[in-house]
Amino acid sequence: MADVTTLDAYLAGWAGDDAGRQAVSRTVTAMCEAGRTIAAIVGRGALEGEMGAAIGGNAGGDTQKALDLRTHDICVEALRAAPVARVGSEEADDVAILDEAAPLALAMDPLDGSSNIETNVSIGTLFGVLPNIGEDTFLQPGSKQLAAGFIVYGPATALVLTVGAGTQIFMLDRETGAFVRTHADVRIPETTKEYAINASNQRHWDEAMGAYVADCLAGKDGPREKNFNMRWVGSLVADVFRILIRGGVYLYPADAREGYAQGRLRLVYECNPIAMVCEQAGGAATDGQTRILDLVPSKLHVRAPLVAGSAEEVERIGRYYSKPPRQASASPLFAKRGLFLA
Ligand SMILES: O=P(O)(O)OC[C@H]1O[C@](O)(COP(=O)(O)O)[C@@H](O)[C@@H]1O
Ligand SMILES: [Mg+2]
Ligand SMILES: [Mg+2]
Repeated sequence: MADVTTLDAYLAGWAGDDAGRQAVSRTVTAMCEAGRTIAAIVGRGALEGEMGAAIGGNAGGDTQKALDLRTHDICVEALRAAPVARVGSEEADDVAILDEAAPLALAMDPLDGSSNIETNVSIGTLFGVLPNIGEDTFLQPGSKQLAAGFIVYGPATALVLTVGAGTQIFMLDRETGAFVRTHADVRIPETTKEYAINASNQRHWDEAMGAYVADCLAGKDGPREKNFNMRWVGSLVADVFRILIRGGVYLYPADAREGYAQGRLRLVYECNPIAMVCEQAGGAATDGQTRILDLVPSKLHVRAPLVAGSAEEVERIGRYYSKPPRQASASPLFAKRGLFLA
């Protein structure tokens, strides 16, 4: 391997003598300390006991599993060593105040992909670093993030990170404990033939998403004139990691089910980190029409629809949403619709 840049070296080089950047670096480092601990736990699987046991409910109404709470505690403990004033977590109704005078705040989903815990499928941790501006800290749009990323606990433990200077991928070297950069300045392919969506919700989608997926399914005989592949891991971190490597779009639209009027994912600690990582890799992320990083959260746990990944595909999906639904209907008139949306 030619590139042997460790995470520490990368952050030190980026931060230099800048005190603000050094604070961000220490915060990212703390999350990676937590990630190393969590990777070891996840790597032991069922030997660790029932990590997937349901033990409560969070502010979003989701069932909390044992590992959700354990990872939350591990991350908060690690962040005590960082210049972090407040932590907003999927697994805590209220913001935790660590040191009011500290310059930064951290939004996190300590365990992403909870439904996959006991199935030995990749899961992860998402985080976004924000300036601490007091009580309204987590109501800042994602464009204010100073750094963002996620860790995937998969066959390899991988860190995806952006400090606003491109998107970098590091792998955890289990022998040395160091995160080592393996992919510098990742670029998401602009075009794709692959999408990711939970197709079991199809009957609940809005017309725009229904029409988009229908056009993909029509393959080379439809308006797209090419065959599409579909992949859905069911862990946002794993699906987006694949998209960073080979392109694609991740889709979690709003739908008609109760509680899904704004989709499933949480804006502040799921959509925003993913959006910054994707944009910094040349991709895009919207709620269908509006750039995710421009959305102003109404509260810490607010949800948002997510369309993220290959830039051209995200932009194309935006056209299904911006055209009047009748014209983007799921009628079998592929040729007509294709002319309209191509
Ligand atoms: O079960 P569904 O509806 O397919 O949703 C899966 C999505 O929900 C999530 O699990 C939500 O994250 P949490 O596991 O942190 O709640 C994503 O990782 C995943 O992409
Ligand atoms: Mg999640
Ligand atoms: Mg979670």
